[in-house]
Amino acid sequence: MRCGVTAMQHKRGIHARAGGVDGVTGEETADNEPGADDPGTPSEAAAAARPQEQWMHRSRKGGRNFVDRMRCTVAGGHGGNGCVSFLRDAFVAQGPANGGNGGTGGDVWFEVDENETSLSCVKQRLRARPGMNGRGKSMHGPRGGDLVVRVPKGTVVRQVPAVVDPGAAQVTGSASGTDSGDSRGFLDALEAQLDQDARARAQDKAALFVHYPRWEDRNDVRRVPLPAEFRAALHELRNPQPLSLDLTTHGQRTLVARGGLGGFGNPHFISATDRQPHYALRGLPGESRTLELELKTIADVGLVGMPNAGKSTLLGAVSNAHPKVAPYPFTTLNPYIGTVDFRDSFQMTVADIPGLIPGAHRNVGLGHSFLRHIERSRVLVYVVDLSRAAPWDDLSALQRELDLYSAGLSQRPSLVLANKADAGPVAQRNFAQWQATAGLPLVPVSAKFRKNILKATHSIRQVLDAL
Ligand SMILES: Nc1nc2c(ncn2[C@@H]2O[C@H](COP(=O)(O)OP(=O)(O)OP(=O)(O)O)[C@@H](O)[C@H]2O)c(=O)[nH]1
Ligand SMILES: [Mg+2]
Repeated sequence: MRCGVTAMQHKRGIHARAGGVDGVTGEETADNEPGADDPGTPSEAAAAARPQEQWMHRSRKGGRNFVDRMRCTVAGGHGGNGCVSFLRDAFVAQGPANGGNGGTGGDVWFEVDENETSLSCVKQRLRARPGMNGRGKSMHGPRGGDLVVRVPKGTVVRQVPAVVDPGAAQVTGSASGTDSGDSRGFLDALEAQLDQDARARAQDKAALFVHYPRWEDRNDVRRVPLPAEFRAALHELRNPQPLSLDLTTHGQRTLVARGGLGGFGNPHFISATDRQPHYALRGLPGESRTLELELKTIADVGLVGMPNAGKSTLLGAVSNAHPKVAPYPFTTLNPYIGTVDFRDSFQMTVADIPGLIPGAHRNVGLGHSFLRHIERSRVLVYVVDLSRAAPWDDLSALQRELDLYSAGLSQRPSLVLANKADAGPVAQRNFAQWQATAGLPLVPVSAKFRKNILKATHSIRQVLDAL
């Protein structure tokens, strides 16, 4: 299945796993693997060792496969119709009714799969299989198959209106007549409306039945009472509950559109006055919804920084993920997750989030699509370029953007990784000056040359442990 293949591609590329932070020895990690100082262009030996990751890395280039916001319609399968049938046998001229019930339509479910990292595998129209019609000899139609849609962990689902109901607008229009004092007109209109509603209801009801050939006119189904189960299903269908979900746990399965109830066969309508009912109930349509899906990446740690600060280089240094690294801003366009394994089996997921610039909260530089991935991180790690003139200003600007996007976001447990500490005297001077006044824990690192990486990961873990 195409979707399944996509899932594996993402698994290999975006969710790369570290060889073990504790498994390597401190600052010597630069020699840990060939081509380690530039994770964006690993040597051939390293590429041969990870052919799948490399392949995946190419497929994600430019972020074409990544979707973190979409709309889709979901619809349960239509219920199968009940059957109108009578026993026909030798010496039995007019046998009893024996039409089977229709099968219930399949349901649509969302199932969280942590191996999915993008909404690209969710189709825009999702419909479960319909139930089969009932048949003669009391054969009930089988149930329609369910549709299980895999969605990434962190998907937020909201129901949005599908179409404007013109009928509702009409009623509002006649009600406004009361305000103008024209009460007679309003009552007439209301009566006509109720009349129309009653006629419509009768028509609706007639539409619910299926008739024996040439019995359409002889059957007066308006007087036929609907079975209680059917009435309840019809009521639910007419008054749907709005859906709002936050799918955060792997394996979590949630019903998003129920299949329609199957219709009842004609034996269901045998009564004292009608021993041979020549009608049966049709199946009901499945629930239908328009949903807005938004992926908010869930990771223990989110790397927050200006473009070019070295976030991707850092992710490559602490895990075996290989996000693209280049000396120009906005190299990373999608969140990229790596897993850091510690020697005591502790694991933490780290998300490399695309760079933020001043005004990101107003969606400058696609800020919104990046900021939404920060919201779910338990710990924020600010990656700041120490070689800039005033790195502390960068930190303040980042915190301001977070707070303007979502009040109090910068109050999350955080620490600062002062990157590019290798960048000569400017970096050293900046660090000395900043250390004296820093309000957050400040750890100098050189992601490119893998210096002080172990200290950085342990500092992050300390913050996580404290939660
Ligand atoms: N000297 C030095 N250069 C670094 C260091 N870390 C990263 N760089 C360089 O900085 C440039 C940007 O690095 P990236 O990792 O792509 O930066 P980023 O923050 O992911 O950038 P965006 O994806 O655009 O937001 C690259 O040329 C890196 O080689 C470091 O510790 N020291
Ligand atoms: Mg990057």
